[in-house]
Amino acid sequence: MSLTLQNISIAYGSKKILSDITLDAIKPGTLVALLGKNGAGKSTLIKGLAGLKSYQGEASLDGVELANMTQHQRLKSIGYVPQTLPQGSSLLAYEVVKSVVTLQGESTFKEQTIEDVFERLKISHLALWPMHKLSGGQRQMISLAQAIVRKPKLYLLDEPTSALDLNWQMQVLKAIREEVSSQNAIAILISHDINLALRYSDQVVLLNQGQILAEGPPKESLTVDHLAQAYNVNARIESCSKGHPIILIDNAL
Ligand SMILES: Nc1ncnc2c1ncn2[C@@H]1O[C@H](COP(=O)(O)OP(=O)(O)OP(=O)(O)O)[C@@H](O)[C@H]1O
Repeated sequence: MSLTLQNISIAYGSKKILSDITLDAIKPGTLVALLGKNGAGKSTLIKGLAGLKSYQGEASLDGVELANMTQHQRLKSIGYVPQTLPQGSSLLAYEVVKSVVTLQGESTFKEQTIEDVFERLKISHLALWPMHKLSGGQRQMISLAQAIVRKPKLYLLDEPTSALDLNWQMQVLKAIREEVSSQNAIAILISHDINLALRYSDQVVLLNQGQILAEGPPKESLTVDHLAQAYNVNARIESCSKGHPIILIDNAL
């Protein structure tokens, strides 16, 4: 199983957003951090891969072109978490997570699987709460649970930690990391937190002006020069007291 992108281009009308995005086969078990400044085209790329936006070029998962997948294949293979949070409704959090499995038409699905996902994400206490009583961050956790419960081969996660506090950011990244490794899945995760990307991802794709500016292992891709080009900032990469690299931003250019 692998994900390959070959010359992916995406436009909104006549406005070209992404040009010739090519990524060599991404292997199972890989967490890819998709980075770049506001408007760089990160969400557009993910929407293209999720089947929500048409693209030119080739994007294949396990040899199957994503654009040609049926809705059923897409539901089975791809776990998309959009940037927008799930609506507050009177449905219980448990019902909201269960609904995606029902949609997928899984007849042999066990309730225990849903409970396990709530437990793994440490949100069992939210299961019987109506969605409209959950905070933004709690609803973001439910959105992630909806993706994980389906055990997709490919996770497309659009800023899944944007509404989360520091503790939950760590919990979620750890859970995604574990899911990707244990299920041999691939995750593409958009984030503006370059230190989280540095710490948790296997591979970074840094977009700039609709193209790939840098790609590869985080320590090699997130250089001071690349950060200056991509984000217009003066960055420093230091070693923390535990010996891990940490990126510090001194000022905006
Ligand atoms: N529906 C749309 N119609 C026209 N242009 C759009 C549409 N959605 C996005 N764009 C444009 O596409 C470009 C890329 O947007 P996109 O949302 O992919 O960026 P992003 O890298 O995800 O940004 P952010 O970090 O702010 O979420 C932007 O210039 C944006 O204005």
